[in-house]
Amino acid sequence: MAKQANLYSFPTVEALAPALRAYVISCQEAGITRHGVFKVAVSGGSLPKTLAQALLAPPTSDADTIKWDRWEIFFADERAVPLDHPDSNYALLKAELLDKLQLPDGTTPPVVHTIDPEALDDTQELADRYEQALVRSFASRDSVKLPIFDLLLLGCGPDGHTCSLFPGHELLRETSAWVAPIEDSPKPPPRRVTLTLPVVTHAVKVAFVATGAGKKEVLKEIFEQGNGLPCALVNEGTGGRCSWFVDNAAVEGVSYPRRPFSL
Ligand SMILES: O=C(O)[C@H](O)[C@@H](O)[C@H](O)[C@H](O)COP(=O)(O)O
Repeated sequence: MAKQANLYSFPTVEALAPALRAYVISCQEAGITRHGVFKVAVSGGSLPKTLAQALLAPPTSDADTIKWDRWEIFFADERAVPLDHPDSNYALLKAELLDKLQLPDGTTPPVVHTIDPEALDDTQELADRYEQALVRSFASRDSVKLPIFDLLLLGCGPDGHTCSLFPGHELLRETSAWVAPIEDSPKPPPRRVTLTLPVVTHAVKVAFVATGAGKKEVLKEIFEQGNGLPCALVNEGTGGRCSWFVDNAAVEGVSYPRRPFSL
């Protein structure tokens, strides 16, 4: 039987953070072994804050080191706003994490692939330019069908959306683009760009982070019925390559086997 998504539940976000850190570092090491760098995409929402809690902690050993100079950071989705706008996922990640990195002298900071602020008026152009950034980093579309991220770090919305892939939206049927525009996001702001579902499910590893009691209804639906919700489609498309890091409040009453966290 095909492997299913791993569900790791922790009493608190504080307890979740070290496990998330260990998981990210294992993905980092696998990426560096594979191609010398770590290519990761991150979402907005509450994720950057939890990520900061995990990644800004001081290393406890050599093996626990975050090799920031090897990181290439992309956005799983981004809002069509200037990079210093309060709605910008880049601005959020910068404030929560990037500005707080304490890099040893001489260490190169991570490469961060932002959307092109010159193309905000036209979301199709914005998506095309971001796709070109992926092509430059991964490979041309002629030589690879889809880019392969080492890790995607995603959130889960209360309606089951992830990235800017919303339930029932036509974007879920996209089969060719790597990055797509959306003009009618039900979660504001409406104009965004997002990685498409085939790119998401093609990643080496996908991790969701979902915390708080506000998530328990939707996690019940995702794990018990699926119902074609975007997060459930990611679970189905990635199986054992997908891991959920949640707190107990988010999965209260969800009947799906939790696994003890291990790498
Ligand atoms: O730009 C966005 O809106 C996010 O990337 C989005 O996909 C987010 O990850 C979910 O809405 C979960 O957000 P919360 O973690 O805040 O619930």
